[in-house]
Amino acid sequence: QLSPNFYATTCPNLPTLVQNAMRQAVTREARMGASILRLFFHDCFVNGCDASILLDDTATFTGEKNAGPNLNSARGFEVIDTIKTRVEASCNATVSCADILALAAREGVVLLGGPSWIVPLGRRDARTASQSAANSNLPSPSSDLATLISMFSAKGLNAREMTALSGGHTIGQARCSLFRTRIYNETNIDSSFATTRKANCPASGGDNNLAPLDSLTSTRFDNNYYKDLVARRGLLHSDQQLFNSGSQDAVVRTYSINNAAFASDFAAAMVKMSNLSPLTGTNGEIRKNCRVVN
Ligand code: HEM
Repeated sequence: QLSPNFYATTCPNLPTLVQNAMRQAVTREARMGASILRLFFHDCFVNGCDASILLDDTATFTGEKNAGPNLNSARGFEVIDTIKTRVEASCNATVSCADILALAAREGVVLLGGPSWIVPLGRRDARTASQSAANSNLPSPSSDLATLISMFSAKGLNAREMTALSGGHTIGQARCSLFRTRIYNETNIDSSFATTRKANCPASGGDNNLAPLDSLTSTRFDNNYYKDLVARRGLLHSDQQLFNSGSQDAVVRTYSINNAAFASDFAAAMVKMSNLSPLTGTNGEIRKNCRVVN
């Protein structure tokens, strides 16, 4: 059972330490708020929010960093290292990497203008990780709506919560290789948007070229992502699946005209996601270094 006050006496300045470090990181590079939010999502969906994504591979340990959805894609690990170093200096061997990531994800969203929420704390860090679970539990940009709904439902999140959490794509970037099929081969796409994206994502080559997931305000946590979907300007196939004459069209429309509804649903769904099977009590450990088990 997690509690927002878990470190109130053992590490009272924890929220401030995380906030200051995230402010520095996001000031240096706004995208970092997005990258840390995604790290948290990819942590929670793979055997719970247990910092398993932070473990480095070694000769004898295979973790999640090289799983398909993370390889050459997940980023922001150095920021978590920086926060962990400062937290250890202030409250030695007390705060888990999983909790640091949960707090950092919220700060990233808040710093980019998004909603805040109360982060339940008390997670402990895994001693294991699962590359195969990372490959099978994380949705792919080629997923269709039914797959997205069922993958979130497997984590106890309903279709509306899936649609709200997908609003995480109001910030950040994606690589050409992951949206090429969408802009070249799909018909449910605004043609001028496709033309614009093709300029920096050729039919072959340029696989790592980046484009914003939100066409107008990719460093602003707002509801423009949903306006894009209504205009058939979703960047990923999976994004446009949320508005393609299916069950989520009405929710997308609502969020596209009501930023407050999106902000409050997103915050509530983040709290729910952040409660996914945490290690508590004497399970797991408080890692000294987020990249290695003690
Ligand atoms: C619904 C299913 C989802 C799919 C299929 C999906 C897929 C993707 C893909 C393919 C990328 C680009 C990766 C790359 O170019 O290397 C991405 C980026 C991103 N995703 Fe998702 N995602 C989903 C849900 C979410 C959720 C629930 C969140 C957070 C609440 C999230 C947050 C982000 C962020 C912030 C980025 C940009 C990261 C950066 O710029 O570093 N995504 N996602």
